[in-house]
Amino acid sequence: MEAEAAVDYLVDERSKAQFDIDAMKIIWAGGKHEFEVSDRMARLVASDPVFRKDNRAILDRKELFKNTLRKAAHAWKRIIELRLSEQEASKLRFFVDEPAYTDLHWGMFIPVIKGQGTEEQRKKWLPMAYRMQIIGCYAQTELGHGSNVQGLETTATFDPELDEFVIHSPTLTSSKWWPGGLGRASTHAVVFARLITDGKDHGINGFIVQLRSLDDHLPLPGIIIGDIGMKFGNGAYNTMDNGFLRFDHVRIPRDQMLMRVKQVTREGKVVQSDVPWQLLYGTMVYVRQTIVADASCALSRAVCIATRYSAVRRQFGSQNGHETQVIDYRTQQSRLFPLLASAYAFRFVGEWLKWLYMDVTQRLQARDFSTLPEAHACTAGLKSLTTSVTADAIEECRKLCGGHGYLCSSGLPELFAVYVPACTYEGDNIVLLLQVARFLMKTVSQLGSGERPVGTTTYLLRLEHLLQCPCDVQGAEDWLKPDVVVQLFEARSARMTVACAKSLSKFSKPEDGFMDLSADLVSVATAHCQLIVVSKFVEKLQQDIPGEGVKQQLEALCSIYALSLLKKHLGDFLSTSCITSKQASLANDVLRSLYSQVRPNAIALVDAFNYTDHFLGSVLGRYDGNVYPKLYEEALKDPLNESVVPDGYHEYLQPVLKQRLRTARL
Ligand SMILES: CCCCC/C=C\C/C=C\C/C=C\C/C=C\C/C=C\CCCCC(=O)SCCNC(=O)CCNC(=O)[C@H](O)C(C)(C)COP(=O)(O)OP(=O)(O)OC[C@H]1O[C@@H](n2cnc3c(N)ncnc32)[C@H](O)[C@@H]1OP(=O)(O)O
Ligand SMILES: Cc1cc2nc3c(=O)[nH]c(=O)nc-3n(C[C@H](O)[C@H](O)[C@H](O)COP(=O)(O)OP(=O)(O)OC[C@H]3O[C@@H](n4cnc5c(N)ncnc54)[C@H](O)[C@@H]3O)c2cc1C
Repeated sequence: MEAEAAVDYLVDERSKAQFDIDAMKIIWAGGKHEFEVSDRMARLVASDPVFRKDNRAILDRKELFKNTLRKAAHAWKRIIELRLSEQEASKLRFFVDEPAYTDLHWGMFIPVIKGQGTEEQRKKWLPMAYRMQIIGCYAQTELGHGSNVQGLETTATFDPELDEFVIHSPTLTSSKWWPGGLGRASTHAVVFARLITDGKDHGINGFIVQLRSLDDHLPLPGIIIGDIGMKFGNGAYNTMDNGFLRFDHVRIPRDQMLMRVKQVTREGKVVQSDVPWQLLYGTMVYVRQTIVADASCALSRAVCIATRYSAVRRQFGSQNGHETQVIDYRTQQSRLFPLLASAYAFRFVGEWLKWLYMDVTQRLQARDFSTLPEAHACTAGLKSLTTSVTADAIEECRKLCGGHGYLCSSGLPELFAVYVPACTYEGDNIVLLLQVARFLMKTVSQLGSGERPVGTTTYLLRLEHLLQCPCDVQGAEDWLKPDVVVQLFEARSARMTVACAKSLSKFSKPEDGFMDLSADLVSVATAHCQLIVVSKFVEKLQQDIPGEGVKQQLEALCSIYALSLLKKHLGDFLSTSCITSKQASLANDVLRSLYSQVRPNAIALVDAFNYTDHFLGSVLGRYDGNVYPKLYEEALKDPLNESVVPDGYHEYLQPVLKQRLRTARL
């Protein structure tokens, strides 16, 4: 009875939607074609029993890893059989939804050769990699050095006699440590090492190194390799073989040094090409951009689960003879709807960042390097902002689902365990925000010298105005005006930036100032990145948005995103005198009315993500809302329930119970 009521309940919820959900699905997917590909690949994966994933939390590490190898091989077989395009194949891997060595092969090994190899090197290595005749990983981080790339210790010493490099790990701390796919699967790696010629250190560079035999997968001579061990959570990221790697004077031919940025001649002379040396960090820029796009996927997934469950779950009160749906509590809305809004906001900023990355890549090909610093700052800052918010949001969604959110069958514990390392990998989030702050300080300091800020920092051209402009809000409705909100976020960021720049100027050595003020610099960088997200959401709404009611819903979400940030960071806005306390109070009133506006559309807004139940992997987030019978079913599947009397009863429970009986008799 109760189960059917839940099913009917979501149908009823869906009937309340005030917008064209099919049109919203296309907006979310990024276009009609993208929607069609994504929908087809999601269904393909969901209908294939090999891609089943409901047993991950109970498999031991070896079974788990073998199962991942099996899925990756099956995915590759389907990609070949169905002649899938690159876009389709990448979507298929995405919906398989299991971290695997293939992520690093396609996501970093191939891009690093593409970005840092010469034409000749690309021609030699990429076809093998595309056909998966070799499997590669990205071996940069060492046991003692992660964030500080310039501090890496592994050496690549040129031997002019044999025209070879000798790759060596001189200390324990120089052991490569963390690279995904390295531990068990990879045959090759791009290894970052110090380039040494003629006794001179020329800084770091990438080298293609074969690690394992292509015949029997055994490590090649001089290579010590293994997995670094279990990571956070059951299942979760333990499907990935993050590895360690040590080199004992391993020799590779000279032409396996990636030579787009620097070359070493036959005589051992180092030649710097005319591209900026920072291109050595280019693969990280590329991956940070994909991580921003992925943040909206992980966030929307958690929000979808929490929203559907909040509509099914009832506690206290009375609503047409039932208890109240928890989604109708204002507190639940004020925690959930800003996350829903953030999922959409991150989707759009991710789309924009993809464009920015393509733009900078095209410019680089045409030898225009002018936008590289901004691309670095945007990818670093947005990677940091979106992953931190998403990781916290997944945990908030778990709490929004009450006790059941803590069950593995809710899907949330595994999602959290898989997602949190995103705050660390591809650059620790604080280290990356400090890069943004450095970029902002440099931009402000150059304003007087006639250097014009570009792209996302153009607002700093209006510095004088932004430093003293009052906020244009007179009545509550003014908070719904996009230009008012964008200018407010610009003013906050500009004022915080200038205040920090002034404090920095008091230090005789800038490095000392950066150390002392680093916590403030992180806040400045966060304010700037939030401004980017708000303004890209607003810009998206200026485009043609087809579909009845779609634009109105997105406008409401955009306002919720901006005003909930304002509420969260009220201290910043008040202390910089960007708003008054009266205006803050009006913003709060507006937020409440926006939540009421979103409430009837909430289920449809998460349906627009178009996630299959297979991908969601959550009993609480099921499309049909049939939560309780399925929770019961999942509980019965637990191995502990395989026997009525538990294993160990005779050895450990019965003696204790008998002991108690004897004591009771005394
Ligand atoms: C089982 C359930 C499944 C559920 C799944 C559910 C959901 C999953 C959802 C999503 C999954 C998410 C994503 C998936 C995609 C991919 C992720 C997959 C796997 C993870 C891979 C991770 C791989 C790695 O981590 S690789 C290692 C990364 N390492 C780092 O990032 C190191 C960070 N450090 C640095 O980058 C640098 O050291 C530094 C901090 C920038 C400092 O550099 P340094 O040279 O020392 O110094 P300085 O600061 O002085 O800079 C000099 C100069 O250069 C400019 N600069 C710096 N960096 C760059 C750059 N990249 N590009 C351009 N310019 C750069 C800097 O600004 C300075 O300029 P200036 O002098 O001031 O002008
Ligand atoms: C799941 C996972 C997968 C990974 N995959 C790969 C891979 O495929 N290939 C690869 O090469 N690497 C990989 N890594 C390594 C990853 O890139 C590094 O862990 C990351 O860059 C952070 O470096 P770290 O571990 O040295 O952290 P640390 O720099 O040691 O950070 C420790 C603490 O110090 C703080 N800190 C450090 N520097 C500063 C500073 N200048 N100012 C203020 N605070 C600072 C940080 O904020 C943090 O709180 C992976 C890591 C994980 C967790």
